[in-house]
Amino acid sequence: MTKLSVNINKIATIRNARGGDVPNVVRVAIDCERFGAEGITVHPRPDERHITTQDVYDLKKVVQTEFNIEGYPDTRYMKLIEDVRPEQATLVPDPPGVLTSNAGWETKKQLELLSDLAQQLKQLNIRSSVFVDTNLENIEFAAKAGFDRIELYTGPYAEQYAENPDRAVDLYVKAAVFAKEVGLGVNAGHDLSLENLKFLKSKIPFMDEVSIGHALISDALYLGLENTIQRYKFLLK
Ligand SMILES: CC(=O)[C@@H](O)[C@H](O)COP(=O)(O)O
Ligand SMILES: NCC(=O)COP(=O)(O)O
Repeated sequence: MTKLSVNINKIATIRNARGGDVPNVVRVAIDCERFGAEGITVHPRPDERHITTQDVYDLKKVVQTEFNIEGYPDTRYMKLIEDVRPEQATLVPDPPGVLTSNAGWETKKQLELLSDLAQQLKQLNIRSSVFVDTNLENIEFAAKAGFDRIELYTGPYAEQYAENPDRAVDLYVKAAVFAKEVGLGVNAGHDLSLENLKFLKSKIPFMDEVSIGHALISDALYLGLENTIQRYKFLLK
């Protein structure tokens, strides 16, 4: 079964736009779970453009499903992970000023760093996930580094989907099958949507988790949050 983890970064974007506490990030997380979300994902970036460090501590108190914290594994992030002990930590190679996540790790080049981080997470009994593209060598070295899962960066899939779904998904299927062969779990995320999710799921039915935020929160503006979460979950059946 593929779990839906709702990324609530954009709820914090709206909140920060006015400097108050509306919408309330904690309340939305509780409601997302009530509406059927099987996880809550946040990406507390260093500039706190949306999710703040304090949000993460506040969310830890209320999240009842799986808490997935994404981020670049600097000292700040790793301390947050150690303090909060989420169910999953997803390491992303984002430089501080990037607009959004737009690449996976070069896991062979970063093997020493990533191996140490995977070991730290294992010692904390936190499931480790590493954000990668579909290059099989990156997946091979994610396994060698000792990660529990990969998260396939699905931005390129989403970009190519409308023009040619089969071509868009081909490398992802190969990558997911290889990941399973080398003992890794398979998560996926970035720019997944109501338009492209069902096809991805049909081609990679064994995905453990998809984390979806930008499109889902945007859809909720028209469809409502509960209805939207139910629609995404229906596509994962
Ligand atoms: C890692 C990834 O692809 C997304 O989870 C990321 O959290 C998106 O970040 P923004 O919401 O800041 O665009
Ligand atoms: N890991 C992907 C994620 O959490 C959400 O990405 P997006 O749906 O906001 O692009």
